[in-house]
Amino acid sequence: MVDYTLKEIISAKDIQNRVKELARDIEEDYRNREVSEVIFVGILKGAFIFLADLLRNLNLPAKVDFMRISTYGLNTVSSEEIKITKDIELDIRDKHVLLVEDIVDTGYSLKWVVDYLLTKKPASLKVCVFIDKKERRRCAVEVDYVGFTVEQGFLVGYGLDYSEKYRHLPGIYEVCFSGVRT
Ligand SMILES: O=P(O)(O)OC[C@H]1O[C@H](OP(=O)(O)OP(=O)(O)O)[C@H](O)[C@@H]1O
Ligand code: HPA
Ligand SMILES: [Mg+2]
Repeated sequence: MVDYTLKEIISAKDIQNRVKELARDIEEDYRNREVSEVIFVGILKGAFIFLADLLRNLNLPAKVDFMRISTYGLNTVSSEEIKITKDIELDIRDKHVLLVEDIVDTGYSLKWVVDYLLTKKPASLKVCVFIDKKERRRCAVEVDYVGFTVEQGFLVGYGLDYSEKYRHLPGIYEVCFSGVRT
């Protein structure tokens, strides 16, 4: 049995305010570059809520696609071995792509997806992550837009799960383990 409690670290209101700011930054950057259309690629499942909120705050011609890779599964530890379980369906060659992730932790997933999408030769590829978590970073990844920076802790809510639970929570919570983990 795993004993734990959830402690709120980012409120739903703070998230909504930050998402609006991020959307404004993204809009301004692409407008300044005179980009007429952006393809948003969300990484399932975690990014589904962030991507939906981001898009609804943006006034920019956008298309949406999703990709799913297998890494964490039901665990809190990354497997390092990554496979595509659902590929994107749009052709991104010569298109401007914004990759949207819920969290960068070790960095393995993001690095792998960036390298993969670059093989499809987009006109540009930028990265937007909701949470940049520093503690377990193992590989360097360049991120263009960051919602919040967090030092440590296993986080849930706003798309993030622990064993598929808590994705629906509107805030971000740290999982505080108290008992013996078996
Ligand atoms: O930086 P990393 O250490 O690679 O971790 C980040 C990745 O791990 C989580 O995905 P997960 O495999 O849990 O899939 P999910 O989004 O379906 O929960 C998260 O959504 C990121 O994609
Ligand atoms: O802190 C986290 N929470 C949920 N999923 C994750 N995947 C990597 N890090 C995390
Ligand atoms: Mg997960």
